[in-house]
Amino acid sequence: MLSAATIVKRYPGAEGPVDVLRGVSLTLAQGESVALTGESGSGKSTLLHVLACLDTADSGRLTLGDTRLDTLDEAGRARIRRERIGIVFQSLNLVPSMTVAQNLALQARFAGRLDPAWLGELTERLGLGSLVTRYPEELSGGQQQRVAIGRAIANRPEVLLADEPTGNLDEATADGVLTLMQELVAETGAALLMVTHSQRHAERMGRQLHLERGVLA
Ligand SMILES: Nc1ncnc2c1ncn2[C@@H]1O[C@H](COP(=O)(O)OP(=O)(O)OP(=O)(O)O)[C@@H](O)[C@H]1O
Repeated sequence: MLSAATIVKRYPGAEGPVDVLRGVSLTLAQGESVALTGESGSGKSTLLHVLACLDTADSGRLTLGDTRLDTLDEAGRARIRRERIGIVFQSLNLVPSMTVAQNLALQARFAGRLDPAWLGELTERLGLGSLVTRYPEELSGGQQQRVAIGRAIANRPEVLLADEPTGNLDEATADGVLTLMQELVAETGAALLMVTHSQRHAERMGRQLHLERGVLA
């Protein structure tokens, strides 16, 4: 469903342009969960940003279902991010002035796809039922992470892209958050691509991709 072909991304460097992604090709099928590993600086976040339409590649082809993404303008990319792709980062980007309930509904509301029954189920499943009137700063790291995941999934995205979503949590909390994310993604039929530095977490995913200096090994 999400398909990337020979993606090249280059950044200006002190000694001329540096190719950070050097022809990356991958496909994420519906319902599968895939780990993306690689050393620091290998290009994982850059690849995720390109797949999420947060950044554009210098060359290569990107498609989601029948939609060509690499030829879209900024407005088109914003629409794809709003309606079809869920994104969870380690820095969660929760809105501090909004309650848990408002944060959870935010993405789906933007997309005009707020489903109160699904949102209610998600809230309970994520263990956030008693916290809906709280503000992000009144939550633990694990609770904040669950809000960020819920917000991305409330919208029933076709693809969920997660950049070290459990990186700042203790092991037990991280395990719980990962299990929930995998369950919810599997139930909605979305594809999950998750960047992780944890080999243990990577092994829990259906498939592993390893990036080495901008190339999938
Ligand atoms: N905006 C930018 N301008 C210039 N160079 C950049 C930019 N963003 C990333 N880079 C460079 O691209 C390379 C890949 O960065 P990226 O963040 O994708 O790596 P990563 O694999 O996610 O690393 P980490 O595991 O440390 O988060 C690095 O060498 C980085 O310095």
